[in-house]
Amino acid sequence: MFGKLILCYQRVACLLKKVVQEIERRISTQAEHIRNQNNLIKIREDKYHSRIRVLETLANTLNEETQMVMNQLQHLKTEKSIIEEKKKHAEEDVAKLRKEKENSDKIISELNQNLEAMKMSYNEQFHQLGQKLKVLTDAAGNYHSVLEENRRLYNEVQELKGNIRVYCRIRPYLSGENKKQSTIYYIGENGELILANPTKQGKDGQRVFNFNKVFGPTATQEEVFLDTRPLIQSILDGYNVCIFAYGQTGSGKTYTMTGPDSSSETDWGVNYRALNDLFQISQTRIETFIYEVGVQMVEVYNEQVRDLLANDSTQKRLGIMTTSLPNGLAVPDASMHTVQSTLDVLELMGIGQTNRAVSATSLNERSSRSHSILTVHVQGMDLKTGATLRGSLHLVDLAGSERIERSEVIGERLKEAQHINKSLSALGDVIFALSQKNTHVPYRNSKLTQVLQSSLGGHAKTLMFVHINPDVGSYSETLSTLKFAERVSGVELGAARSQKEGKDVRDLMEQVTSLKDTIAKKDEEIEQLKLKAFISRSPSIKNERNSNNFLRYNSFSPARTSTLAGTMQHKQRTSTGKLLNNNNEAARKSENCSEIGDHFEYGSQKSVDDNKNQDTFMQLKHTGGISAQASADIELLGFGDEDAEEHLSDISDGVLSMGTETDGSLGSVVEFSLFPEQKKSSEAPKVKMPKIPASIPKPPPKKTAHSTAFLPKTNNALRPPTSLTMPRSRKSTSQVTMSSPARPPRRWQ
Ligand SMILES: Nc1ncnc2c1ncn2[C@@H]1O[C@H](COP(=O)(O)OP(=O)(O)OP(=O)(O)O)[C@@H](O)[C@H]1O
Repeated sequence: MFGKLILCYQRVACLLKKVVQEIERRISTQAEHIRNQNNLIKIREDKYHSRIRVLETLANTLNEETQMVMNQLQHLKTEKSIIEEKKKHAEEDVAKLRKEKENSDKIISELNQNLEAMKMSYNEQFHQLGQKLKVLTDAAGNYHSVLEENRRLYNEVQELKGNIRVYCRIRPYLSGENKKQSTIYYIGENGELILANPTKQGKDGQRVFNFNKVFGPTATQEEVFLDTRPLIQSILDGYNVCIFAYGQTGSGKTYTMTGPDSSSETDWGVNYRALNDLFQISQTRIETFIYEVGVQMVEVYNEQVRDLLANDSTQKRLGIMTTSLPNGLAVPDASMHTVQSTLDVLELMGIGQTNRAVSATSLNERSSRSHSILTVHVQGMDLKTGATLRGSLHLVDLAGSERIERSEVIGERLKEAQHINKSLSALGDVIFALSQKNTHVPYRNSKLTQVLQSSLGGHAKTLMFVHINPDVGSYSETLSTLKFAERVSGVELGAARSQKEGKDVRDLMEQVTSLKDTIAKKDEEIEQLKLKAFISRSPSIKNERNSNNFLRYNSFSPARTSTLAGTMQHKQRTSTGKLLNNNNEAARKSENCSEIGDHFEYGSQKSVDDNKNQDTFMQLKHTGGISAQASADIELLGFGDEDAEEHLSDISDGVLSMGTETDGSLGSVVEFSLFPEQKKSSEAPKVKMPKIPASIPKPPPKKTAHSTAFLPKTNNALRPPTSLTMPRSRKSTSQVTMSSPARPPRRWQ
C-alpha cells in the first residue's frame, strides 16, 4: 500500500512536473508575448509621443495664427470704425455739397442770365473797340515816325546845348592841405568861376571863367553824372560820345571817372554810372533794338598806342586808321572784347589798369603820365527796319597836366612830360577848332587825337571834366588848367562882345524856342496816341479815366511847359551864386556876374508837375496800364524819368556852340536813316558867345535806382557776336569769355 502510495505520489509528482513544465512553458511563452507586446507598445508609445509633439507644434502654430488673425480682426475692426466714421462724414459732405450744388446751380443760372446780358453789351463794346482799333492802327505808323522825330529833335536839342561841353570840378581839401586859403573865389550856379591869385589882392588878382557847369567841392558823384546821362542815350542812338577827365595829378580825375577805391554805390564814378545806364537803356529797348557791345582799351604813352587788353605780354605798338573804317574802329588791331554787362566792362577795365601798370616803376606816376582810353563800341539793329547803327563811348583818363617848368623834370620824365604836353595841347587845338567850326581840324598832331578822331566833331558829343585843386600851392597849375578848359569850351567872357553876341544868343534862343515848340507838339501827339492806346487796351483804364490818376496824367501838357519855358528869356537880376569868401564886395560882384534868368516859381511848379506825372506814370506802369513797350517809349520820350527835365534844361542851358561839324570830322558812323549826316558848311557862322545861364532851375536830383539793377547778370538785348579770349595770365576770364550758341564766331564788323 505504501508502495502504491509512493507510486501514486510519483505519478502525481510526474504529472505535476509536467504541469509545472507546461505552466513554465506557457509562462515563458506569455512572457515572450508580453515582451513583444511591450516592444510594440513602446514603439507605439514613441509613435504617439512624436505625434503628440507634432500636434503640440501644430497647436502652437495654430495659436500664433489665431493670435494674428485676432490682431488682424482687431485692426479690421478699427479700420471699419474709421471707415464708418469717414463714411458718416462723407455722407455729411455729400449732403452739404448737394446743398451747395443747388445754390451753385441757382447762381450759375443767374450768371448765365447775366452773361447773356453782358455778351450783348460786350458785343456792342467790341464793335466800338474795333472801330477805335482801326483808328489806332492807322495812327500806329504815325506813332513810330513821331517817336523817331522826337529822337531826332532830342539830339538836335543836345547839339544846340553844345556838342562840346566842359564841366569844371573842384575837389575838396585833402587832409594836410591848408584849408584857410583857397584859389577859388566864387562858384556860380550857371558855370561861372572866379579864380583868385593868392599873390595879388583885389580885382587885379581875379580871373573870371565860364563853363557849362562848375561843381563845387561838395558836389556828389550823382550830381556830377546827371548831365552826362542824356549823352549815354545818344550812344544807343548811334552817336559817338567822348568823356575826358583833365587836370593836374591829384586833382580828382580818377575820383570823378572811377570813384574812390572802396566805392560804395553813392561813390560810383562816371564810368560805372555811364555803363550801367548804357546797359539799362539797351534793356528798355529790347523789343525794338538788338544791341551788341564790344570793348577796347588802349594806352597812349610817349606817342605810342598800346593795347591794354592784349593777350600777349609783348605790348606791341598799334597802328591808327586815319580814316574811319566802316566798323568805326580807329585802332583795329587792338583786341575787341564783347561784353554783356557793366560787370564785364569793369573786369576788363581792371585788367587794363593792371596791364597799364606792368612796366611802371610806380603805379601812380605811370598812371598819370599816360592817357588811357576805354572805348565801348555799340552796334544796334532796329528789329523793325533791319537798319543798323553804331555808336561809341570813349572814357578817357588823361595824363596829368603838370607843366614842365614846374615839375623840373629831366631825362625820361622830361620826354614823357613833353609828349603829354604835346598831346594835350593837340587835343585842345582839335576841340578848339571844332568849337570854332574851323574848316581844318588838326587831328594828326598827336596819337591821342588820331585815336579819338571819330569821336571828336561831327555828331559826336564831347564832354570834358576839368579838375581843379583849390590849394593855393596849385594856383599856377589851376590857372593853366582853366585856361586850357576855357579854350576848349570856346567861350570867352567880355563886355565888348556881349552886344554882338546878344543877337546871336537871341537867334539861338529863337531856334531853341521853335524847336521846343515842335517837340511839345510832337509830345502832345504822342501823348494823345498813348492815351488812345491805353483806353483801347484795357477797359479798366476807362475807369481810371475818371479817377484822379488819369486826370493828373492827362493834365501833363508839354505845350504848357513849353509856354512857361518860353518865358525863360525874361531875365531877372537874382544872385543864385554861392560865395566862397563871404564879404559884401564879393556879394555885389556876384550880383553883377550872375545876371541870371531865374524862374524859381516856374521851376518849383514844374518840379511838382513832373513829380506828379512821374507818380502817375509809375502808378499806371504798376497797374499794368502801360505796356513794357509803351513805358519804354515813355521813358525814351522823357515822360518817365529825369530826362523829361533834361528836355527843358537842355534848351534853357547855356549854349556854347551851335553845331560842330567840320570837314575834318568823321562824325559817327551811322547807317540808320534816323540820323542823317549833316553836311559841313564852311559858311557856318562862328559862334563865340557867353553862356546863357539856365533859366529853369532843375528839380532836386532824384536817386538813381542802382541797387538791384546794377550789374545785370544777363542781357538779352546784347548778344555776343564772337568768341573771346582774354589775357588769362592776370585775371579769371570766366566773366568775359563767352560765345554765342546762336551765332557763329565772327569779327567785329
Ligand atoms: N570830389 C572829391 N571828393 C573827395 N575826395 C576827392 C575828390 N576828388 C579827389 N579826391 C581825393 O583826392 C585824391 C586825388 O584824387 P585822384 O587820385 O582822383 O586824382 P587824379 O587826378 O586822378 O591823380 P593822378 O593824375 O595821379 O591819377 C584822392 O585821394 C581822392 O580820393
